[in-house]
Amino acid sequence: MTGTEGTVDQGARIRATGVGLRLRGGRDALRGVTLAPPPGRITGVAGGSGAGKSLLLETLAGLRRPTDGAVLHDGLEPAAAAVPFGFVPQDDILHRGLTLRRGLAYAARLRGADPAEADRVLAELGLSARAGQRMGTLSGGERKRASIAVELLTRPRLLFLDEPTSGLDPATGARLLDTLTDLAARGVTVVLTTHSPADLDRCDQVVLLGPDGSPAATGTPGQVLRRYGVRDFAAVYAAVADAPGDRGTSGARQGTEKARQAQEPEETEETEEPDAPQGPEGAEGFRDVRGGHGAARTPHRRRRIPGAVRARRPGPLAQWLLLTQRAGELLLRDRPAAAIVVGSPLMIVAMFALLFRPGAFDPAAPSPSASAMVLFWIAFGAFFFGLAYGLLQICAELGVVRRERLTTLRLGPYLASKVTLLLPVLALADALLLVVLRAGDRLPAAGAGVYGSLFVTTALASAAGLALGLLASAAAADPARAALALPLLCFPQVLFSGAFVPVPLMAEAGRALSTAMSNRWAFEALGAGVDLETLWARGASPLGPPLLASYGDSFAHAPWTRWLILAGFTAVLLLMAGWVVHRRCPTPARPLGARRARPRRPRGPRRPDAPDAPDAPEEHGRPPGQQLVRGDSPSATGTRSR
Ligand SMILES: Nc1ncnc2c1ncn2[C@@H]1O[C@H](COP(=O)(O)OP(=O)(O)OP(=O)(O)O)[C@@H](O)[C@H]1O
Repeated sequence: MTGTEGTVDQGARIRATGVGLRLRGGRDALRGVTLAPPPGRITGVAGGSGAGKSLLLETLAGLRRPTDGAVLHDGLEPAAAAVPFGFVPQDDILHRGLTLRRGLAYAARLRGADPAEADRVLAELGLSARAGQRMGTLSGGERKRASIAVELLTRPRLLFLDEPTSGLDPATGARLLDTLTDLAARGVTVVLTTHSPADLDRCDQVVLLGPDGSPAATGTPGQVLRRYGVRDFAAVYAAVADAPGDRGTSGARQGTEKARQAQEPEETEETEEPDAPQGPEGAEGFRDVRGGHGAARTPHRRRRIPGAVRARRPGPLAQWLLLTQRAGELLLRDRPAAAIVVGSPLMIVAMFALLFRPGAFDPAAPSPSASAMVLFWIAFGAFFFGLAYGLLQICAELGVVRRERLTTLRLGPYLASKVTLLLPVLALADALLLVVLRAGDRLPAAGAGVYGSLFVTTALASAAGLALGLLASAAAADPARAALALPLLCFPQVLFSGAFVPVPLMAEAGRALSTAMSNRWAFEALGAGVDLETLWARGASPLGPPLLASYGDSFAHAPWTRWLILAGFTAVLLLMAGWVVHRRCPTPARPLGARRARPRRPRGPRRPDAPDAPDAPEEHGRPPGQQLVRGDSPSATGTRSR
């Protein structure tokens, strides 16, 4: 087993105090939510559609910074506590092209867990029989369990699930709840959102959100039902929805205010000592892990979980190798994508060979305009291969990347893996382009030095295109929108390359814009590489000298000067792509709606009465723990919005 054999304490403690969340535009999505999911138990967050369940889950996980109030994990800000947690989003986020076992094995190795853990979690979730099946072909319920399996590889102490049973038939949903109950029994604090009355019935604690995002009731399922004087949760939903008025109106607030008043005594009961050891006489409604309401609650002692894994995080090099291997396997398994990657350059090479006449570079009878066009299309072809390869790389798997960023994934190795996999293929396509065009006499008869220079230029043009594609892919909401960006990114590269309208003839603004086009620099490097100036100035065509005059000094600079510019473009675009991915992947250290907070671990032993202790009273009007972030002014902590 990789990683250190060790133990993991009983489920982590979460405490949310007066949590409010204001959306952009000023609407309050959550108001005054106070709760303490019992450690090692299941807490269900319920409420009507749009009540704020998903937002609350993200806030509890530390992925969103609340506008008001505080969320603490084990008594600390989530970033400082660094409690290992799993977050299973509503959508199935998996690499559908991989088999279940391969996908889990990669996920395990990336998280620093033993790949053999994959078999353990598959068995735990009843998926062993599906291990060899492609994830794209799993049923909805199986995919949901696979998604949970990924999070169990490192045995988290906290597990958040957004509507895990949505879309499942009742029997499959019940089996999933069995699994979660088992996990809770083994010391994982589970928090889930759900619309299903059956799920709520099986939770240890239920938090019901009213239509205005305030807690309408909190307690054991039995307590919540009794509070509303009804027999099942369907009736509770109806009662909450019956609160007059729309979300956010005073009527709705009054409705949920009433309910809140009704729940306050229980809230105290549940949140003051959520994990205090309790026997059968403990809080009403807590049940045995497999029992029904009112059954004895299992005594809550710190337990050691045998075989628990404290992950040894793979270093950047190991991550890069692993991610490159996974990206390669994904590409090979996705036959249509592999066919496009290999086939599209072949098609473009064939088209170029058919388009141009031979002999444009023959000094005895040159065709100056044709030679410029041949070079432009080579430059553009190389750029286009790269752009097209990069464009779908990140947006198609951003969900997976988000989850992996919560564990160990570093962006440097991630982007490097894309370049490592795709650049050699691109370089091969570029080489093929040059070989075919030379073989058909569409390029000059020149030595290895000239062709070496042409090859370096095309490879760098492809690298710049790839980096631009990766940046656009990182920024795109989904693959369809990324594909829409293709013409938008190509047009300026054609218009401002300096091939059709030479740079000296461009308007001032166009000339300035052309400096931002990698294609311009690739075109100039190719022209310099084949010594277009000499061909046009001394060749037999009378069109050469005037054409050369219009292009000015475009081809007068040594190719290496342009290579440096192309390499600079590539580096800057890759850095920007990394920054965009970073921005789009919230973590407890950089939650949504907040500037980066530097987590601070308190030095030395913590006194129970210290201001950052979990149960410390409010100080100067601030909820406990809020002052943990270095440099955070009270106003910054309290007023950040998304
Ligand atoms: N990124 C966002 N920007 C603006 N509004 C948002 C954003 N995310 C959520 N909302 C709004 O906040 C409210 C609560 O959203 P949330 O997704 O938490 O609801 P929910 O209770 O999980 O709903 P459902 O049960 O339908 O999934 C909704 O009105 C939603 O439109």
